[in-house]
Amino acid sequence: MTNEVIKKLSEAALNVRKKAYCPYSGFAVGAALLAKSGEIYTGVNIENAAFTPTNCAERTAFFTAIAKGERDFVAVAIAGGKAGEEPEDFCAPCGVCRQVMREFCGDAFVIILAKPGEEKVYTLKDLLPQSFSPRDVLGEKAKR
Ligand SMILES: O=c1ccn([C@H]2C[C@H](O)[C@@H](CO)O2)c(=O)[nH]1
Ligand SMILES: [Zn+2]
Repeated sequence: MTNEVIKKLSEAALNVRKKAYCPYSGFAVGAALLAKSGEIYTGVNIENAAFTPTNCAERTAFFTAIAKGERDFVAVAIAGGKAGEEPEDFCAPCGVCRQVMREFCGDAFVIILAKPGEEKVYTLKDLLPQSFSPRDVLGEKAKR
């Protein structure tokens, strides 16, 4: 993963974050997902008055990409913090989103935590060790 790609994805996550729908938490998150095709899919968190239907930014980006026919991914950048301000801290993906990533990505998938001018880079294996994957259910015929 080049520094240029890391910066490009981070900027896309910071930028789309401004479109988050988060009236209840006031915590805005943006995600930018790079598919193996080269296409970048963005997502924001979308909250709901009933709370539980809330969708995280990461899953919004993944589900958008999947609906476009993508199945293979390289990296995701995530930026989150108080709505209306630039993020002060890094925002790590929640456990549900990590599991959704595992459905479509292997251990080497790159997860970039972004704030203005600074990034931390991890792999999915770093953030979801000893994972439960499609192979555990489908056996060898599973892609991952
Ligand atoms: O990695 C994260 C963490 C939280 N959220 C959202 C869910 C909720 O709308 C708000 C506060 O948890 O932030 C994300 O989208 N991604
Ligand atoms: Zn999540």
